[in-house]
Amino acid sequence: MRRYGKNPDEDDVRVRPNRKGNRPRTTIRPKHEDAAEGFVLTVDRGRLHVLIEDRTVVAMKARELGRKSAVVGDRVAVVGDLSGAKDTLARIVRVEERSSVLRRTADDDDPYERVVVANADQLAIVTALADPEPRPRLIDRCLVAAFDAGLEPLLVLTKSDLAPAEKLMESYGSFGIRYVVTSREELTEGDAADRVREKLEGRITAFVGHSGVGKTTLVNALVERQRATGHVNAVTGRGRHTTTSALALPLPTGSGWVIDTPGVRSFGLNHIDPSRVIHAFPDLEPGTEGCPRACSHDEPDCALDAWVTDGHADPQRLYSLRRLLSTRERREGD
Ligand SMILES: Nc1nc2c(ncn2[C@@H]2O[C@H](COP(=O)(O)OP(=O)(O)OP(=O)(O)O)[C@@H](O)[C@H]2O)c(=O)[nH]1
Ligand SMILES: [Zn+2]
Repeated sequence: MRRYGKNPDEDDVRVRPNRKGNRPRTTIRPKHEDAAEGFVLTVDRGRLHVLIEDRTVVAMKARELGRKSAVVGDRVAVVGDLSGAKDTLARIVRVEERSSVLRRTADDDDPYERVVVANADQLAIVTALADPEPRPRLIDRCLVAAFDAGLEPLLVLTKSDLAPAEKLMESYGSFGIRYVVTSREELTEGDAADRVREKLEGRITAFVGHSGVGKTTLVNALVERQRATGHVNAVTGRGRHTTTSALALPLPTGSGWVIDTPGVRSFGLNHIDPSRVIHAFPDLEPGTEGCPRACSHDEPDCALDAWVTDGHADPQRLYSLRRLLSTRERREGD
């Protein structure tokens, strides 16, 4: 059995976003008839915090799961003490099929490729318009990761009090990516939180962003009311720097989840498959039929050049695709 990453049961589920994806599935195999359905909120030192109905239950993996991991966003079957009372520990006996997986490539600190978030259908890429300066290559790399995982990207451009969004957005025009512009002031006193929430409604959205871009400010504004009162308190008590896990937070409307991920220093892309990225370019995809096997789509024999010269798609789109695919090679500063 493989240890991490490309399990067949993960790869064959690369599908379009599931908009109603925030409800656990109901089928429970007879073996664990008494199992409850849960949703993994966070993982803290091997302990999984699982939402079951309206309680947070702390659980560990049952031995029968073997090396299969459960991550934030997973729907799981749980047995044992489900009261959620202090010092109880339930057991996760099954991880349900995932509709998507957002992965992180192995890096110097950690030799394994890992699934970071399961079942998300949207990736919010949080970028400051200034302080720190936007890093287009990092944005591009996040886009590639989103397209590869089958998540719809959403750009959240913060700190609009410091710089305008227009210049940055120019280079994303041909991707047709949705975006929202926010500032701290608009988040606390204006309508920015509502404008962002509108795009999150009914969906599971993973938030990524480089340190300092204002992701915490943003997430707090989005989920504020819940954090103050709800059952999630038990899990938000985590130390900010002590955990590497993502954390799922419900939207106040009760429909949709924000999954805050720890600062992405670099989005490794070793595991990316160009053919999956091309799914996000339906105007170009049919043109790849004439490509050589395992075409990188940036080589002399690539059929896409003819596809655009024959007028099947806008050359700008091919340029954009190639720009994205080229970010797979790591460069200084990525
Ligand atoms: N000018 C300005 N500053 C902001 C805005 N939003 C956040 N900040 C500031 O930017 C800094 C970083 O904000 P955080 O919300 O902590 O950013 P983060 O992305 O969570 O960063 P880490 O905590 O390093 O992961 C803080 O000093 C914020 O007060 C904004 O809209 N405008
Ligand atoms: Zn090609």
